[in-house]
Amino acid sequence: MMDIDKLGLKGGLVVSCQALEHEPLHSPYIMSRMAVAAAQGGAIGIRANSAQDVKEIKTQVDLPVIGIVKRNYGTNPVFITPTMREIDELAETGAEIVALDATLRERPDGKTLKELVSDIRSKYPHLYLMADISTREEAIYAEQLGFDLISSTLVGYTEETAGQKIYAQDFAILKDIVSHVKTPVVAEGNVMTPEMAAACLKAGVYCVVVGGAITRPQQITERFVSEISKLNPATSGK
Ligand SMILES: CC(=O)N[C@H](C=O)[C@@H](O)[C@H](O)[C@H](O)COP(=O)(O)O
Repeated sequence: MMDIDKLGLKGGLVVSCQALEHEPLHSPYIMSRMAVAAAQGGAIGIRANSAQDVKEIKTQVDLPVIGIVKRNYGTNPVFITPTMREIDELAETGAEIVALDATLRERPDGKTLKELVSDIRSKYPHLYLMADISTREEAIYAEQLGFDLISSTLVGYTEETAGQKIYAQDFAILKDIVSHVKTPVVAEGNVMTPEMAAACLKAGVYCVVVGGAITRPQQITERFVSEISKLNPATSGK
């Protein structure tokens, strides 16, 4: 019997170890070392992009992995695990959970989210499914479709939610989603500090995913530079 609690993610920190092709740390080896560092620091799970990265990470850490494949299809805005092709790639990696775009937008292959979920359930019954959503409406629909986890990953990253942050107004968006679904909700996206991660859990989420604030040194450097260059703009190397 599938039971998401068995993965031991409840109440803990999942570290997202991702670097896209244009980023300086793009490399399965480097992402696997990031995952080792996260595990040593006490993370209870890893989120990673691409079959290569997930496979490498799985050889280095003994933690549950949330796998995604980011892929762009023309001008279609759905880019997180958009079709069965990406699911097929992830199914062979050992990732316990696969996350996919669960917005109500049209998908690149014309399939509905409902069709995709039903196809995945019949082809890969062992996979847990995480819905990357941006609104309360999408969260409710994801629950109807039977997703195992619902994540705020896309809040602020869709046309409808542009500019929104999960931490705004004392985490109002997260609290609203949590109060409308019974499925475990994951806080993900723009969690910048340990205090914010703790506040997400207090808002009632199941676990927290932190990416850039831990694994994207260029973003971390930018925040330091931005603060100190307020004192003297000439101190920025950019
Ligand atoms: C919108 C999108 O593409 N999110 C991606 C989803 O996997 C990643 O780029 C994020 O790093 C991840 O969601 C964690 O968020 P943050 O790095 O803000 O802690």
